[in-house]
Amino acid sequence: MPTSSVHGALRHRLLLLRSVRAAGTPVVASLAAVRLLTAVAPALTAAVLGMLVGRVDGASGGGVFRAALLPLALFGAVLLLGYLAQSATAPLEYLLRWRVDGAQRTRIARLALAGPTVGALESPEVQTLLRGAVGDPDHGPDRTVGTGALALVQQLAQLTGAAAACAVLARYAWWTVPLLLMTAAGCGARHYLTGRTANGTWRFADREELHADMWRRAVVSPSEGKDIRVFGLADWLVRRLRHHIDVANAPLWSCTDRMLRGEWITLLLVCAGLGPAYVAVTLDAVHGRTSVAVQTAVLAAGYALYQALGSGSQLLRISGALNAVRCFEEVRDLLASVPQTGPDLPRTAEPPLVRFERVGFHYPGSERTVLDGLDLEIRPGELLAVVGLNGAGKSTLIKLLAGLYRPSSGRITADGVPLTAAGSAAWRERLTVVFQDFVRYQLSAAENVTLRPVDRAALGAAADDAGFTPVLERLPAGWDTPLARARSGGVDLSGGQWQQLVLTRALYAVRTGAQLLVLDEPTAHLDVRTEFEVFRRLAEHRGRTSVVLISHRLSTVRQADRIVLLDGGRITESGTHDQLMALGGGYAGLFTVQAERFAAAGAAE
Ligand SMILES: Nc1ncnc2c1ncn2[C@@H]1O[C@H](COP(=O)(O)OP(=O)(O)OP(=O)(O)O)[C@@H](O)[C@H]1O
Repeated sequence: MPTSSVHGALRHRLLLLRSVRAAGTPVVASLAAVRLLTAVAPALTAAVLGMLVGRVDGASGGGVFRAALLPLALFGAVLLLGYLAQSATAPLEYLLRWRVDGAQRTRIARLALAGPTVGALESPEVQTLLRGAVGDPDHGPDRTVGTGALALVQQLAQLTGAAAACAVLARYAWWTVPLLLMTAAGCGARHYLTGRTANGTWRFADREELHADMWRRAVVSPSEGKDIRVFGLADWLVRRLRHHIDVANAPLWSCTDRMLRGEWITLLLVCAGLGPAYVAVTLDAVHGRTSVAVQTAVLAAGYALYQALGSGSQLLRISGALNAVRCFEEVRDLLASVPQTGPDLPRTAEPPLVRFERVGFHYPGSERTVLDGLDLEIRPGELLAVVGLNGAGKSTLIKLLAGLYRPSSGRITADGVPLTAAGSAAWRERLTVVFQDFVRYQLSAAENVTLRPVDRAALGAAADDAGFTPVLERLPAGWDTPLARARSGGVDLSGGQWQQLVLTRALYAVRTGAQLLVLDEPTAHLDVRTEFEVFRRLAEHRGRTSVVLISHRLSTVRQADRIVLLDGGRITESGTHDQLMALGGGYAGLFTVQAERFAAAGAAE
């Protein structure tokens, strides 16, 4: 192994060891103590039994009871302590694993959310590493940091137990120690290696299980359930599900089969180690060269040593957790290369003047140029509409404006300050965006609007502005109604009602200080009357707030102060509706097609 990877492996072990601190000293110390007690219990039992047999052997008549009293009391104490230790082990282990895993998840969440942009998160490599860092697969062996930290503590206790067993064996004959150590460690190594092979097989099975999982969820989901029933997919789906499960299970079965067939090696190692030691101590006892007490102690200690070292399961868990530690380090390095925020953007009373200056952009990992030398101005207080065909790059433009991606070339400035140099938190306080694919949180209606502590007055006013109040009045618990059928007392909103709620979210942000409102297809689900009403209210309540509106409904767009057409990655037309119609270019063509369609539909009715 090269020096750097040895260094890396050692560092990961050290990091895993340090992760134990998250469980807190009382939990770690108590668990170490109970685990230690459990580990040395067999050796202690062996010693006490040896003492009992030795004392009883040499005594006669009433002396037997007196001779047995102390070892029996000690035996009782060992049993009691062992019982207490066993009862305390499971809750302490759970607590340790839960706390260490919780700390790791918090670290991952902070890491994933630290960067101002989302580009890096879209990389498949980053997603794989993030999953690896959590180490908590839906299927297969647990590889979390908490499991590894727990295994470390358990291993430490087992090694202490093994040392105690070695001490018992060494008192009888020194050669039994290396013999049993080597063969027990051999068993442990074998189990570790076969376990690693099984883990690799699980990884393959994971992929198939992911497919199976997708179908498993689909069969019980009401949304996919609609398609399955309407298109008669039930039989096909069950066959597919069965296929993925069979494909996932086949290598697991053959791996288990191979493992079981190879168990004769373990048996051989056990016989090779315990056989000579047990035969020797029994012969010595028979010929009076050693006492029955020593014989009993050696038999029990030998068995205890195999128990401590022979399974290899702790090593396996530690190696799984080290993988999670390694993934975390790698993803941290990858995400660290994303440029961080700079000094704050000076806040002004007026909405900012935003300029796209020869902005070029392609998505990370994609060769396709989406924006190509785009120039655009968003003037303070104007209602600017951006139109273009599907895939023209309108949503991409919004994501760049929100600072979620950096331009590949050119720059975007707000009041002359490049967004890349500005603090993204400060910039986002001045801006609010309704994305086309907005998130429907399984939270209350109020939390869905504010996503932070609630200003009730602004909340009510924003709901009025967005026309959401009539929907709100029908919710069983008003603002506190959970917006998810799966939650108790929860309800599902229709697509249009969700859109009204998200508009309320945007208008709430405007009321609490946002100066630039960006709406990406905000009314696609609204009926024509509601849409008209929403825009009337928006025009009425936006005050000096600048609005950027993306919409395919050109009847809505025509109300804008200025309309720009995005085509081929650039702004190709700019002006009012009347100016663009007079120009007779791309916008006029789109508008005419839509107007004719509406006219035809109207005539048909
Ligand atoms: N995360 C992404 N990674 C790679 N390519 C993307 C990503 N998001 C969008 N694209 C691509 O960028 C191009 C522009 O997409 P964008 O969503 O900006 O178009 P749009 O004008 O908003 O389209 P629509 O009117 O259909 O919503 C498309 O070719 C799309 O496939």
